[in-house]
Amino acid sequence: MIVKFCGLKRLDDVEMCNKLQPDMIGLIFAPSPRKVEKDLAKDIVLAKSPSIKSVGVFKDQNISEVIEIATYLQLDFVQLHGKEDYEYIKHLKDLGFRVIKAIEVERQEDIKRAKRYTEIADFVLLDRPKGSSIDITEVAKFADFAYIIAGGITPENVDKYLNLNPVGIDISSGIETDGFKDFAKMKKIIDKVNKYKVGETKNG
Ligand SMILES: O=C(O)c1ccccc1NCC(=O)[C@H](O)[C@H](O)COP(=O)(O)O
Repeated sequence: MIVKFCGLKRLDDVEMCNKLQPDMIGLIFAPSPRKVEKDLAKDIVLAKSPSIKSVGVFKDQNISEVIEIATYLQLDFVQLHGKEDYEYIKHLKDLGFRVIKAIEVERQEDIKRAKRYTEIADFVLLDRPKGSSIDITEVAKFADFAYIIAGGITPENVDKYLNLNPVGIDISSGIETDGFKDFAKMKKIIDKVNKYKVGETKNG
């Protein structure tokens, strides 16, 4: 089970992650209150434990900007949240970048569209549209392929997402208090995932 904590914007955030050891951390380069400048992002990447993978999050940006930032920061993955098509992703893959393609899903038909990206992306991430309050687990349950799930995950409801048996979970606002990453909330997620993993092993 991959755990990704997204939207880090302070060196304090990465120190908390080094203690908790999520599998991935996400840095946002798309327009967002969580957007980080390249130089701060560099400091965060340099400060992270080597075991944690770095992910740059982009949305409909010029591909040359994605390549420039990913190369400068030596990012482990780029995560694409916009209308980036097959050719865009193929170009990044041909250059050696690993890609997480995020697809906003609201209804069962969107799952079909998301599945097509499993052919080219390293991971498909099912997310709910920003501002939506749908229960994405009710849509993701129709997916018959490996996916990371995001959208509304909190320490209180994470079990519902884990029960879908995704390859990973991605959390941003649910591990924040007043707009900043919160160690106690992040720890609750890690503890619940560890418990889930123990249950998985016991049940074969
Ligand atoms: O977080 C943003 O502001 C953002 C802006 C533009 C593109 C992607 C963005 N976020 C990606 C993520 O943080 C997560 O992949 C996902 O949407 C989870 O969000 P949340 O429901 O807050 O856990």
